Amino acid sequence: MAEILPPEPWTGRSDPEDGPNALRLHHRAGADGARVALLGFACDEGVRRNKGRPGAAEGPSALRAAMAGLAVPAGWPGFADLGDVGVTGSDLADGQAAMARRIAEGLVRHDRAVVLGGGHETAFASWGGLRRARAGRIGIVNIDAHLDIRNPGAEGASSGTPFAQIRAEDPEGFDYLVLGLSEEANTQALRERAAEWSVGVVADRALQSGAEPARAAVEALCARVDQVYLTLDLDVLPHAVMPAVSAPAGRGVPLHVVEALIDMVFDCAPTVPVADMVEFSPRLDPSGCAARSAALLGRRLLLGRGDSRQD
Ligand SMILES: N=CN[C@@H](CCC(=O)O)C(=O)O
Ligand SMILES: [Mn+2]
Ligand SMILES: [Mn+2]
Repeated sequence: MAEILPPEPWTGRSDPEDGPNALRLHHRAGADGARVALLGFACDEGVRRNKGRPGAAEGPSALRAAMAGLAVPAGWPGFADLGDVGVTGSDLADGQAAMARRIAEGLVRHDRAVVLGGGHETAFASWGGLRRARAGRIGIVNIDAHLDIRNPGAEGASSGTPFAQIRAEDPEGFDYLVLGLSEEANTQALRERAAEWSVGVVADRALQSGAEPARAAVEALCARVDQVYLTLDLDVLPHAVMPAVSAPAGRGVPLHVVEALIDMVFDCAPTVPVADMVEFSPRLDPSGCAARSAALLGRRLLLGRGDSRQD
């Protein structure tokens, strides 16, 4: 069953003694004229079905708390928090459909929806919401160690199947690029399927020093689509930075390179109406330090990139 969970009030440190430019993210929640909407998908069912470590349902509220105190540029128009969709039972498809509707509704009033997962089953809802709300070809850029194009198992769709589900819905329009793929974390069967489906891949090994090895693939995708759906699976980060995911990366792509990849997509894409960040499980983050790294990336998705550019 899916339930609509209204947004909680945002709180955090304030420094009025430092003047009007001492702004943090929580100060800009609910700002009039916000062009970005934030939504959460509180769901563990996709990871459970994928034989993973649960906890992603607690991701949206933990990520909000970690993002709240981050500094933002004084001129940033802010964001609207539209709350969460919670999946309480085992009906994942119903939860994804409810989430897609919420995203599409958000895109009526806002230019961009930023979605906090949930496992990567969130992607089927993010793409569905975008497809419902906006016409035009959608290119998918997935920053991830995994392809997530599995065949559904005995229990059906999961956090490992979303991009196969998207292709099944729209085989002609499927245009999918994965950045940060681990060769060792994807079976030959999945890599052969990716080749058969013309999935673009830039390996984690190629992205150890910077994002430039991804530029040609990102620019080519952006040139042939009308809009980009950007999806960030936090398990692309090295396990030492991001242990709080179901499948931590043995190698991973460094944080500064992931930041540069996000900036590259925002710079190249015609528009990025939906971006999501998935797989964060706070119960696997006892120190709270992984949340601090995830929060930097969530802030980047909200701002459109990391600096003070307004878009
Ligand atoms: N969201 C996807 N996750 C990975 C998990 C792999 C693993 O548990 O080792 C996948 O299905 O490939
Ligand atoms: Mn994934
Ligand atoms: Mn992954």
